[in-house]
Amino acid sequence: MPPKQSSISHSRQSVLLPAKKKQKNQDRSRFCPCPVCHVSFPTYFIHEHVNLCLDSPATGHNFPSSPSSSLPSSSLLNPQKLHLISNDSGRICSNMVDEDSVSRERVESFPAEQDCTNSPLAFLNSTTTLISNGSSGENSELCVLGNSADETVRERDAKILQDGAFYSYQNTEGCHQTNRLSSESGFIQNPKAAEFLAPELWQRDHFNSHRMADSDKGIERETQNGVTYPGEDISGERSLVLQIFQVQRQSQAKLSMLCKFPMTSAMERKSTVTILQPGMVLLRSWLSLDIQQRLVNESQSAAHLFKRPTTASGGKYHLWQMAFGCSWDSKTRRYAAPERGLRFPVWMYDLGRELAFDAQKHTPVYAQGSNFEPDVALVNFYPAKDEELGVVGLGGHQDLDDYCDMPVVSVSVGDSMTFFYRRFPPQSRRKSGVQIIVDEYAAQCCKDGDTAHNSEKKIILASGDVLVFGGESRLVYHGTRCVQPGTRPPGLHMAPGRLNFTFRQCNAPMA
Ligand SMILES: O=C(O)CCC(=O)C(=O)O
Ligand SMILES: [Fe+2]
Repeated sequence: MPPKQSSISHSRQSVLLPAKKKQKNQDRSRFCPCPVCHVSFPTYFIHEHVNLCLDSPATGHNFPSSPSSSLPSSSLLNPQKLHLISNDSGRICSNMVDEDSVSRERVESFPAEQDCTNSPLAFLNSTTTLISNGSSGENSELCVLGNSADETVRERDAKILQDGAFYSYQNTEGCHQTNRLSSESGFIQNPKAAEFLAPELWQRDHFNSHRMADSDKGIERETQNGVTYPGEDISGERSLVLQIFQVQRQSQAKLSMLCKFPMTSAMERKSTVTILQPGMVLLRSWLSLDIQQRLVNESQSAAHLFKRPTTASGGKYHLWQMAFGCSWDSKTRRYAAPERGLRFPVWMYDLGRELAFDAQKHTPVYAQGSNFEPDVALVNFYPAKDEELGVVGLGGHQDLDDYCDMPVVSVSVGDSMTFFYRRFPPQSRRKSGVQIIVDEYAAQCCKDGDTAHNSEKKIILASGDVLVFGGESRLVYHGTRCVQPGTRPPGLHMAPGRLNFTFRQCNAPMA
C-alpha cells in the first residue's frame, strides 16, 4: 500500500527496517470464519457454511447490515449463486449454480436425504482431478491424483500422467494394483485436484507405505518422456501418488457429470516465467480458471466486508478492499486482528506458499532456508465501472506496512489492468518526504535523480497472472491503473473489474 509519511531521510543508504519478529505459527485449525458461530468445519465447507449462515434466516444469525461505505454484496460476483443443500446428517453438500445446466445437474444429483458424510463427492467440485478406475455402478472407485513431492496436485503432473503413466490404486478387495494410463482406458481425467479435498480424507500414510512396498519390489516406472526410473525414485518430483477413495452410492454417470468443466493444463494455458528484475518474477497464466473462480467465490463470501479505504488525512482510495487473516487499517497503516473473525483460509495459505515457492525457483524472493508463512490475503477490487470510485487504480507506493524479509505474492483475477513499477520511488516522491528505504543498488542509482536505472516500466496483469516480489525487489515502487473492461476470461463468473489478492506475511496479532 502507499507509503506513510516519515521523517526518515532518503539520503541514508542501505536503511532496512528490522524484520518484524516472527510470531509463533498461528493455529490454523479449520474454523468457520462466520463471525457468529465459529463452528469447527472442514476447510472445504467453510465457504458454503458461511454463506449458509449469512443467507439463511434459519440460522437465526443477525448480521448487521453492511455499512454504507462498504461494497454492496451483490456487486462483486454475478451471475453465479451458491446453492446450499443440507443433508439429513447436517452436512452440507453444496455447489455453485449458474446458468450452466451441467452444474445445475450436479446439484440435483445430490438428493437432500443422501448421506454424504463419507462421500468424497461432497468435497469435489469442478477443480478436482478425477480418475475413475473404470468400474461403474455401486461402490465404484474414484482415484484422485496427488503429487508426492509437494503434496498438492499440479496440472503439469496431471499432464505427465496422460500417456502411459503408471498409477496405483486399491481395488474393491482392498488389494493394491498398479496400472497404466492410456487414452483408451476411458478414464476421466482432469487436472487439479487433491488440494481441494479435505485433507482428513487423504490416506497419505497408506500411500507412503504402498510406495515403499513398490520400491522394495524394484518396480520400474516409466514417465512420459520415456525415461525409466527404478521404483525407489517414485518419491522424486515427477512421481505421483494416487489417492483413492471409495465412492459409495455414486454411479459412473454421476462422476462424469463432475468432469464436464473445461480444464486446462499449464501447458495449454501457455504459462510462462519472466524475471522482471532480481527478486521480481511474473508467472503468467499461472492459475487455472478453477483456482481463479475459487478466489472470486471466497471473496464473494466476504463481499460485505469490502470497504473503501481512507488515508489518515481523509483521502479516499479508488478501490474496494478487504482482508482475510488480518485487517489492515488504512489510517494507522497497521495490521490488526481479522475483522469479524475472518480467518485466512487454509487453502489460500497453501496457495500463497506454493506460488512463492514457484517464484523462488527462478529468482530469490526470500532467504534460502527460511519459510514463507503468509497470514494475510489483502484483496483489492477495482470495478470496471463504479460511480462512487470514479477512475479506479492505486497510486505508486512501496509495501512498507508489512515489510519483512518475506515476499509479496500478488494474484490477478478478472479484467486486465496496467501495473507500473520502478526500482525505487521517483525523485518527486522522495522530495515530498515520503519514506524511502533503499538498498545499496538503489542508493547508488538514485544519487543523480531518476536515471535509466529507475525508469517506470509497465506490464499488463491479466487474469491468472501471478507477480511475486521479494528479495532485492521487496520494496519495489509500484501501483496500478486502467482496468480493461471485457478482458476477463469468458468462463470466469465475476462482475466486470479486477480482483487482486496479495498474500503476505505480516505477523500481525490474531484475534
Ligand atoms: O492491484 C495490484 O496489482 C497491486 C496491489 C498493491 O500494490 C497493494 O495492495 O499493495
Ligand atoms: Fe503494493
